[in-house]
Amino acid sequence: MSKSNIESYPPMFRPSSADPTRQPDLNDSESSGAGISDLPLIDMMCLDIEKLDKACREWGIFRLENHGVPTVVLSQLQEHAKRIFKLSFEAKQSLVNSNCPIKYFWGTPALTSSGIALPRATNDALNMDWVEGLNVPFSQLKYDHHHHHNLLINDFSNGEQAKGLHEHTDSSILSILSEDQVGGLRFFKDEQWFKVKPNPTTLVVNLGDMMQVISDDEYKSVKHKVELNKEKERVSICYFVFPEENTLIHSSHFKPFTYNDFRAQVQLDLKTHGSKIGLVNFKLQHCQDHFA
Ligand SMILES: O=C(O)CCC(=O)C(=O)O
Ligand SMILES: [Fe+2]
Repeated sequence: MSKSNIESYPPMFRPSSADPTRQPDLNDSESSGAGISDLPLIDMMCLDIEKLDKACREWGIFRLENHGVPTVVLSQLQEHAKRIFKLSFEAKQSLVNSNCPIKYFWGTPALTSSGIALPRATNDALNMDWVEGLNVPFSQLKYDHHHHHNLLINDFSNGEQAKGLHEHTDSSILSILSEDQVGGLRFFKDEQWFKVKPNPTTLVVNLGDMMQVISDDEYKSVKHKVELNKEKERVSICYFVFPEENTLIHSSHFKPFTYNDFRAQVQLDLKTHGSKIGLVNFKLQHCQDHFA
């Protein structure tokens, strides 16, 4: 699948030229050098708590099967998302006006407290996250003010200079991902990058920073990134679960802080360093060696 109309790309992500004689490139999954590793498989219909605990301690990422979301619903979501991203850039921008809690972003999925994506400290295409998307902050939609959770619908452009999503950890408690067949998700374990094999019928769960804090560093907020396929556009749909914004989070390894404090610090990191520093900002002095 590829977006045929150049107007659908945000200006920064527009392919330089559409050369019909160009030979297909090796895609990133062949050229990146990352090994393939099957994720721990967790069966929701027949939950093995020990296996789940081990996956959270040693991997910070696992695959869910028998999760109860019909495959047809997942593929319809993907199709709807693809149809929206094919619209022109201007049409996508005007889809969501300033009163609408759903936001269209491109360049970085990091969010402000009102759910608007933040610009990075750079306007340099090479340092951009090459992703555009829609952010649906459920907590700001009328029917649910109690939980803090977001749906992010990401579209990764294909194209010769296409980059992807920089390595990062999620700020969430956990994140649940549905992806199409294209692939590109990588995670870091035992000092190496590994590829996640795409499987549109299962969901990938990764633990975020807040899970690492509330588990006193027992569970891992896994480092991950997205490498792009130069031939095929990719859509992923991520559901993020966050703590309540003003509740104080206690841990024996971190200073007490609220999720609002954490998010404000991430925004400052992005502005001043161009990338998130994250948990190390909150670590108590005597526990700093966890980050060594
Ligand atoms: O698209 C993916 O596979 C992951 C996206 C992601 O890491 C994010 O939105 O935080
Ligand atoms: Fe992520």
